[in-house]
This record gives sequence, structure tokens and C-alpha cells, in this order.
Amino acid sequence: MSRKFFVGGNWKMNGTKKVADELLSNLVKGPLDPNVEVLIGVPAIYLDFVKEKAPCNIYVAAQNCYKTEKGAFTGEISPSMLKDIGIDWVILGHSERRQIFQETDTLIAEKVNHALESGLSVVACIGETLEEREAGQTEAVVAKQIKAIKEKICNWQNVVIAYEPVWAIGTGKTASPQQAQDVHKILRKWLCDEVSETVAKTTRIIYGGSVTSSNCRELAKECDIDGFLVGGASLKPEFVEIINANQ
Ligand SMILES: O=C[C@H](O)COP(=O)(O)O
Repeated sequence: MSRKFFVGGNWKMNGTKKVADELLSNLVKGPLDPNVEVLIGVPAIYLDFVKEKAPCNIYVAAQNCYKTEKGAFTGEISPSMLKDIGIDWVILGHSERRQIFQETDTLIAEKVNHALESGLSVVACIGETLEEREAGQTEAVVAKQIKAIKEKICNWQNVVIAYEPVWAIGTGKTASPQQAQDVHKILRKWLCDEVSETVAKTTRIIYGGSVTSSNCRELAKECDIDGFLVGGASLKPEFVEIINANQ
């Protein structure tokens, strides 16, 4: 069962309308490998603007959403609001949400469940800190994070898992292809043992953490790395090269 390569660019809290236009024209110019699914994670305020302009081969994603449809949750946006403006994807559980905004495994799992039930597809992020890796806890940490999600959802069809070691995000310290492959393999085995063999074989597990045009090809060669979630480099012209890492 083959898994289509998936590359997301997470703009985080960056950009203006002008920058969004430039990034979109870079993607339109491409050319992009047609065998890759491409997503851009856009700040909430620009979602409508970008969705109107993005070509249909680029998924536009929110970077967060809340776990209920509506109500007194000042500052939050709901999956149904995203659907209302034509957005079909959301990134949830990013380490910046976990660390800076104190989002717990449980809250993230609830958000993933509600987003899926509302008809969104989800990039669900997990990953260990440097301290956890050095303490030999990587496997336990990612298993705990993915288990929390498993306990809340019943369908993995619209889920992409992003393994993003916190120590590699925005630091320039990419995981080596072997380090990333080791964790992706553990995650796939976990899915096989705890969910099903089919889910293990079909779910994309993408890597994030200082991916650039210089290291993407080596990472892409690993059999359990099904793509990337790219931060800083998604704001540069080299994002096209990362999308085309398999060519
Ligand atoms: O969502 C993307 C990750 O946080 C990776 O960011 P980065 O490529 O800037 O390290």
C-alpha cells in the first residue's frame, strides 16, 4: 500500500498579505511534483485571503482550532467556522501550542476528534524535547502523545502524523535521517499494534524540524518518512525544492 508524499509548510505567525502573495506565486511557479500533496498552514487572519487565491492543488490549513462548534470561547475559532470559509485542514498539537500555550495531550486529542468529526483533515503533531531524548524517553513520550489521540478518535483516514522533535524545531539541528526513521518506525509499529495493520500502512508520518533544501532528499529516502512539516524554509523559495525532494 503506497502512501502519497505529503509536504506541509507551516507559516506560523509570519507574513502579511504581500508576503502571502509572494509565497503563493512561488508555489504557482513551482513546478511542483504532481505526486506530492502540498499544504500551507496560514495564520487565521489570512486564511480567507489565501484560500481565495491558492490554486486547488494546494491545501490551505489553519494552525489551530478549538474543540467545540461555538460558544463563549473568546479568541478561539471552531472547525465549523473553518469549513464555512472553505478550509479543509488544520494543524493541531504543534509543540509551540503544547509548550507556549500549555496545551495538554488530552486537549489536543479532543481538538483532533472534534476537527475530524466536523469534516476537517488533521495534521497531528507529536515529538519529544531534548531533555526527554537525552533521558532515553523518546519512545515513551511519542507513544503517550499518540495514545491520547487514539483514545479519542475512531477513524484515522483523515489524519497525518507529524513527528517533530522539539529540539530540532527552528534550531538548525535536524534529526539525522536515521534518528527520524527510527522514531517513524516505532510510530508505525505502534499504529500496527494498537490500531490496525491497515492504519499503520496507510497513515502518513511526516517529519518536521529544520528541514531545508539541503537535507530533505536524504530524509525523504527513509522508508517510513512520508513527507515533511516545514517551518522556516516554507517562507523561502526553497520550499519548492523540499516539495520536490523525491524527484
Ligand atoms: O511546523 C513546523 C516545525 O515547527 C518545523 O519548523 P522549522 O522547519 O522552522 O524547524
